[in-house]
Amino acid sequence: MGIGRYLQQRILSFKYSFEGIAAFLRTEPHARVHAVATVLVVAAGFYYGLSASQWIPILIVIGLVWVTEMLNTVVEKIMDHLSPDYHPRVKWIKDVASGAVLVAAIIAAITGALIFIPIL
Ligand SMILES: Nc1ncnc2c1ncn2[C@@H]1O[C@H](COP(=O)(O)OP(=O)(O)OP(=O)(O)O)[C@@H](O)[C@H]1O
Repeated sequence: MGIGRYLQQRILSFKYSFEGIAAFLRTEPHARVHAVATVLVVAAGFYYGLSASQWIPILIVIGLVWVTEMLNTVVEKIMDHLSPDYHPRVKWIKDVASGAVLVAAIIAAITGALIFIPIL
């Protein structure tokens, strides 16, 4: 594959990835909740003038919550597509995927509390 064609493919992959983010935001009510929470936390971060060492954990946990929520949504969609009927194995898969979001949310809440409570 020539370099031009390779770059063209990479640009196309980015385009599809952005389409995925847009589809997630457009179709999932959870995504809008995360978007509002992200805007509020980032606004609070600017308002209270967080340092770089405070921003880094905040940005990491924001990313952790977005990534787990997006992958959890993908797992739900895959299972609904492949196995629309009730099945205990589907329950296990969906519950564990949703548990991953909860783990991320708890870590994010603790991180936010450790950084913002002393400032407030
Ligand atoms: N096909 C199925 N077989 C067995 N259990 C299921 C099935 N579909 C859903 N469940 C159960 O219902 C729960 C919620 O699944 P659902 O796909 O409705 O996700 P949701 O309500 O959008 O969840 P979330 O709030 O995590 O996005 C699952 O965690 C699982 O316990």
